Amino acid sequence: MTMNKTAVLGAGSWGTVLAAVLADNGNEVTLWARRKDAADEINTEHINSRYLPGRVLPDHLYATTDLKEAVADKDLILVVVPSQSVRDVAREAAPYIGRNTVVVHASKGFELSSLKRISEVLREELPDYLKDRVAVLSGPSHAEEVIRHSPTTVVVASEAPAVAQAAQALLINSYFRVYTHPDVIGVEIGGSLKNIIALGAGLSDGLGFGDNAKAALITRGLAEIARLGMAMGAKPITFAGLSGVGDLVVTCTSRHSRNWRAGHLLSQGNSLDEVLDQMGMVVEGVKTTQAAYRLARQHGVEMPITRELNDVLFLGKEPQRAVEDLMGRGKTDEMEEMIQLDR
Ligand SMILES: NC(=O)C1=CN([C@@H]2O[C@H](COP(=O)(O)OP(=O)(O)OC[C@H]3O[C@@H](n4cnc5c(N)ncnc54)[C@H](OP(=O)(O)O)[C@@H]3O)[C@@H](O)[C@H]2O)C=CC1
Ligand SMILES: O=C(CO)COP(=O)(O)O
Repeated sequence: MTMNKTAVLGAGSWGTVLAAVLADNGNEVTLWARRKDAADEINTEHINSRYLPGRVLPDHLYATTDLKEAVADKDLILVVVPSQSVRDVAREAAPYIGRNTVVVHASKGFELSSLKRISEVLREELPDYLKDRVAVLSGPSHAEEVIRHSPTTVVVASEAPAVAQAAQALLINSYFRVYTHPDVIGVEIGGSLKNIIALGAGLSDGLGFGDNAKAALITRGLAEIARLGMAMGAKPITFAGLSGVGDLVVTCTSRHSRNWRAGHLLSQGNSLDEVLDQMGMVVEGVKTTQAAYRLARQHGVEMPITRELNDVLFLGKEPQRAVEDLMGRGKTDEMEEMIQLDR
């Protein structure tokens, strides 16, 4: 059997775990870390103490800080840096990526300065011959659980079925089930916007609201995610799948979620800066709230939860007031406000 050559860009929680999945599957894996101490620790001790404390990584997982070495001559490259860093990393890597490589990103967010989806950012930065070889991996998948081989399901979406299938073949195994998916826009939007609702769920839990409130946030959150998604060209059915409701549920209910934890810390009276300092890992939902708030205005879409969260995060609105305003909205019909399935 020929060994496939793969690379993962970004040695945080998710990049390291996806690299471990690829290594478990018998692929040759190069993990690009921007810090030398992180790469050295992975190569010599087979651990990533900052992002995955207590976990031992496969010993044939090789880390480097040399981006050219990481991406040259690979069958598959996974881009797993925070959304705001994808453009810079892709731009630097682009000249060294071969024609036959499949490039999959697993970042959940939008580029705030341009309001672009991450696959759009990649397409702008990669050479023309790679533009049809881009895909997105998303779904309910906390790194902390995948590293201990807890059963996990995700999707890989690409407009080109063969590209999604190529990535699926290298990533799928007995604990990591990968489905292909045709709707890149829907998968990217579901994976990004659920982080806003997870921040809200953390706030709600921290304020002592109960399970009714959380179910309301998840359900009405899904309605506004789907509304913006459809306005941006997503297929409505995608939001009923793993990258939609699946990821929304896990992020709003899991103790592993950084977005949920950040919302919870906010509810205890910490400022946004204090919360982000304490987290020490990326909390994508913060910039995604700003991006979605702007996108909603651009597309003329009602997103009440996103609007209130934007006011809490950036305008100093009291969370309790935001809840009162959500509950006190004018009378509406649930179905009228839901997605229009015939669109
Ligand atoms: N964690 C999870 O369970 C999941 C995460 N995701 C998504 O994956 C993406 C990455 O998240 P995750 O791995 O969790 O994040 P972490 O915060 O755990 O790690 C971020 C990683 O990105 C690196 N990084 C930060 N800024 C830059 C930059 N400008 N250039 C290069 N590298 C940079 C960090 O390096 P350094 O250590 O040097 O700062 C670190 O290795 C996010 O979009 C997230 O939403 C998706 C599914 C699951
Ligand atoms: O996307 C994730 C799980 O699918 C990770 O969510 P957090 O970034 O909130 O930890």
